[in-house]
Amino acid sequence: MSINGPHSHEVSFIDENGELKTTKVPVVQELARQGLVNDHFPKRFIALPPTTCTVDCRSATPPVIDIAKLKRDGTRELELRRLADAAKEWGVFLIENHGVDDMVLDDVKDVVKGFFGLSFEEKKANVGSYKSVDNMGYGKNFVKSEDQPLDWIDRLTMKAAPVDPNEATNGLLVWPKKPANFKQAVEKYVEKTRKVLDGLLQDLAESLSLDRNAFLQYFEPKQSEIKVRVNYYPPCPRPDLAIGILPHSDASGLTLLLEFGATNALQVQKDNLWTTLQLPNDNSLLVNTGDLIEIMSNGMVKGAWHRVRAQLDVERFSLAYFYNPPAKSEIGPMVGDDSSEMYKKVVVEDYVSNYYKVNPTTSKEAIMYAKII
Ligand SMILES: O=C(O)CCC(=O)C(=O)O
Ligand SMILES: [Fe+2]
Repeated sequence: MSINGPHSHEVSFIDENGELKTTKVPVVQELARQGLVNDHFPKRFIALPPTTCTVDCRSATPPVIDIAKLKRDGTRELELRRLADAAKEWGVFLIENHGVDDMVLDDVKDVVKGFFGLSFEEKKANVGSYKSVDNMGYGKNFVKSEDQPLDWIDRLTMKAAPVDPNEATNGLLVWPKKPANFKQAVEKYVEKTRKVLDGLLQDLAESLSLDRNAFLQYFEPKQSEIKVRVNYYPPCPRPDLAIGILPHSDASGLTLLLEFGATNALQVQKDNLWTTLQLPNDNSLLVNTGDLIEIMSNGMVKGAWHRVRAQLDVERFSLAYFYNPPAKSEIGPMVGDDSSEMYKKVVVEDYVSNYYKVNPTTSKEAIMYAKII
C-alpha cells in the first residue's frame, strides 16, 4: 500500500522559486496503527544522519528551579543564582512548586489524549489543518519539499493569545470541537501558567543582573502571543532510523513544556553533547529558552538547541507553549554600559517568519537573522 494511503495531511509550502506548493504527507499515527514491519519502514521517515545515540550522548536530570524559593526572602538569592546558571548552561530547567493545580494539568492531558484518540476522519472533521501556511491546525509543519526526511510526529497548534475577535467568522477552525472541553482546558492552563512565566521572566532578568523588567516589558499583556503546540509521537518501529523532531531552537521568548506518556525522549545539546533529559513522571513543567530571549539578553542565554527521539514501543505527548511579545513589536538586546550589542533590533513577526522560512536547518541558522557578526 502507498504510505500516503487514504490518511494524509495536506501541507503547503513556498518552494525555492517562491511558488506556493501543496503536497501530501502520511499521518504518522495511522502508519503506526498499521503496524509497519521493520523492513517496510517508509523511506520518507529516515532521518539523515542516523539519530541513534551510540556516540556523544548522555542522560541527565536538568536543573530544578523551585518557584516557591524564588518568592521567599532567605532562599531567593541562591535560587536566582541557580536560575541564571540553569538558563546559561542548560537552556532548559524544570520548575517545581509552580502553583498550577494538578487538576488543570490533568484536564489538559485528558483533552489532548481525547483528541488523538479520535479516528482520523473525526480529527479532520473537527479542526482545521496546516494547509494554509499559517502554522496552525492539525497536521504537520516544516515540510518544505517532496523529498526531505519527515519527523515521526503529528501536531496540533492553536493560538491562545491574543484572542482573535474574528475567530468565529474568519473560517479558521483552529480549536478542535472535540473533546468538547478542549479549548476551555487549554485556556485555563494558559491563564495559570502565563502568570508563572511572567514571574520567571522577571526573575531571569534579575538573575542576569539586568533590570527586573528588562524582558517582561516587551510582553504587553493584551497583544503578546501565545501559541500552543501539541505534539504526538506514536510508537516507532525503527527509532534508530527516524527522529521525533529534528534539532531546532524555538522562535519564542520562553517555551513551557508539559510532557506525558513516554519520557526520556527530549534531548538538549549541552557542552556539545546530546543530553537526554530524564524528567520526573509528575506534574513538573519544563522551561526552555527561545531565540527571542537570546536576543533580549544579548546572548547571555542562548535559545536551547533541542530535538526529540522517536521511541520504540511507547507513545508520547507534549504540549509546548510558546510565549512571545506582540507580533508587531520590536525587541532588542539589553546591554550594560561596558558591553556592546551583539544582536540587532528585530520586529518579532519578521524574526518568526524568517525562522519558518529557513527551518529545518542542521545548525543554528535562524538566529543569524539577528546576530551582529
Ligand atoms: O516534545 C517535546 O518534548 C519538544 C517539542 C518541541 O521541541 C517543539 O514543539 O518545539
Ligand atoms: Fe522546540
